[in-house]
Amino acid sequence: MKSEMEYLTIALPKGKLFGLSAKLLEKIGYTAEGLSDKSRKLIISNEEKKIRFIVSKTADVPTYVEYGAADIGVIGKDVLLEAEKDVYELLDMGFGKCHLMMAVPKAEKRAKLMDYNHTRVATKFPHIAEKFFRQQGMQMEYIKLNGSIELGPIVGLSESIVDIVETGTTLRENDLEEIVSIQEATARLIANRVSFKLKFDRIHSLVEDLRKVLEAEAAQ
Ligand SMILES: Nc1ncnc2c1ncn2[C@@H]1O[C@H](COP(=O)(O)OP(=O)(O)OP(=O)(O)O)[C@@H](O)[C@H]1O
Ligand SMILES: O=P(O)(O)OC[C@H]1O[C@H](OP(=O)(O)OP(=O)(O)O)[C@H](O)[C@@H]1O
Repeated sequence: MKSEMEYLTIALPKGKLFGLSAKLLEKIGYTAEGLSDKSRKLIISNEEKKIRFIVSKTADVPTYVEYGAADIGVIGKDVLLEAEKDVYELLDMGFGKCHLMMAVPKAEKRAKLMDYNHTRVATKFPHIAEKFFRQQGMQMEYIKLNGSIELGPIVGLSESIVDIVETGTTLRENDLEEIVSIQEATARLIANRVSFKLKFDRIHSLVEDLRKVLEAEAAQ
């Protein structure tokens, strides 16, 4: 389905960011009956307001937006950077705060970052990791995992991980220690480049309305 001119199509990620995204959008009147990450309906429309929601796998949101299947979308900065898609980033939505970092087993911690040069790093974010280590003058072997990244060093698959930390519980419970922070992340509103021009008024007022809500919440 191509995004039609009269509709604004919004891609929302399933998972951790879904509820907060839907809640924030609802505050500016962007909602639709039946919008839920539990629903198996993948496109939910609000015919009156000419809004369509696509509920997709987190990592696919930048793809839908880049190709214009969605005009705008919500995605974590971490996934956005990793995806390297040609989209506009319009707004830091503030929620979904976490950071990407490198962690290693506490018991085998080496003295300096450089001591990990030419070792294996398990990660869901090989592009971000590669860019970071290159900036440090390091060459690493990247092992792509899709979840439970912390298992990597525990089972001898890698010497380190590059992954997201929010509370630090997963690191603690697996005897890992952060040795360097790589990137802060929050949820971002992104837009297709063509949609942003063709539907400028609508997208611009949506961004301004969201900005006002976020500012009012921050002032409380
Ligand atoms: N503790 C956390 N763990 C993971 N992501 C977090 C955390 N806190 C905030 N986030 C943000 O939430 C986004 C979505 O996380 P989520 O775990 O739902 O996605 P995912 O694991 O990529 O999806 P899937 O489960 O479909 O593979 C992340 O990209 C990140 O920006
Ligand atoms: O610092 P914490 O609060 O413990 O959160 C960090 C953990 O949460 C994420 O995993 P997720 O829950 O997305 O599961 P996954 O391992 O299957 O990706 C991330 O990959 C860490 O493992």
